[in-house]
Amino acid sequence: MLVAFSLLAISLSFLFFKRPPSTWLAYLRQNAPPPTIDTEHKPSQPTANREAPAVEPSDNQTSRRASRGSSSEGTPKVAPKDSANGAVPTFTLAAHESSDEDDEDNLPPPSFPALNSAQRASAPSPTIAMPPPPKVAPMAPPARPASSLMPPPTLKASNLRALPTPTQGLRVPTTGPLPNRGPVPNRGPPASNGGLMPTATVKTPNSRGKVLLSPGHSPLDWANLQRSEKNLAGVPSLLRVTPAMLKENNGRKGKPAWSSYEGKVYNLTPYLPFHPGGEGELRRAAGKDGRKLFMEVHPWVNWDNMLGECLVGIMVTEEQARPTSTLEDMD
Ligand code: HEM
Repeated sequence: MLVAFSLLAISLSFLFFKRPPSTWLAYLRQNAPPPTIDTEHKPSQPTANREAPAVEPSDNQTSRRASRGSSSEGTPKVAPKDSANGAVPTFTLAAHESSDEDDEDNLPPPSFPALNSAQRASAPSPTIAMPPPPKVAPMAPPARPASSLMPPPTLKASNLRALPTPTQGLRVPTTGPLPNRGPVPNRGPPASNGGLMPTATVKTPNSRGKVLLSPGHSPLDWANLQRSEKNLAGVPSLLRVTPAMLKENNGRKGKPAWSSYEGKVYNLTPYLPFHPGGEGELRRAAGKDGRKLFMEVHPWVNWDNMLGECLVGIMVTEEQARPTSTLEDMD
């Protein structure tokens, strides 16, 4: 139906316009039926020999058919028409189409990637040499402003600081104690030895008050000594220690150095040569409650672990330590 209508429209257009508008031709190109290939058809054969269509084709239509039918034998040619006979000048779209198709078939395969593709643009091309970059002229140093707002700095003798003389600024390093490396402040001189044990530590003042322990008195040596079966407490069994007893065992005059810590009494005497802070520091806690001094210096140290084998007993009051004579006193 559409084809019949279009053919009718083209015939009318030839009557009125001598040639159809180009939009009609495009329409016809889209809706034209597929060409029937007649192998026996020769281009020179007259169109009258062909089977008559249902609708009487115009001259143009006939030429189109002829062109399409001969596409298998070569490029179709426009059938020449005699304009003197009053015939409409003919043109064929089929000739263009068939020639285009043939040309496309004969074309070499498209190059990949495409010539104007991004792949080709990014890929290094060994044949196409990049032109050398244009030489950039070196930048000239910035020109000094003709009239500077800031006046040039003037060098006054008063602005110059005197260079340190060798006696003032540059000191010859000494071999003596360095600053801030002296003994721990507010600690006072070390207490007397008391004659209990020989001094095993050597005083080497440093910022933390540590001392150089004598050989065989390292923390590891102390740990080994604690693991041994030696009686480090110095008592046959745990005692009830009164404040008077604690005060009496202060490490002097041949007596052991006891110190209390949270209600428990320890014998510091065997630990004296192992104390990293020195014997003198440790003796300051002898004969009294040493918790406050201890926590001031090294709260991170575990007292119980360090002196577990040196436990003497527990602190009791004088009342609690008095032996009971009668059952009434015990109540
Ligand atoms: C009574 C039980 C005590 C034990 C078990 C003990 C243990 C220790 C230990 C393990 C260290 C080495 C800490 C470290 O390397 O971090 C140390 C260092 C030291 N201790 Fe003691 N100490 C005791 C009491 C005292 C007391 C009563 C004083 C002072 C009054 C003292 C003063 C020092 C000092 C000055 C150091 C060196 C500085 C430092 O390591 O922080 N210690 N002590």
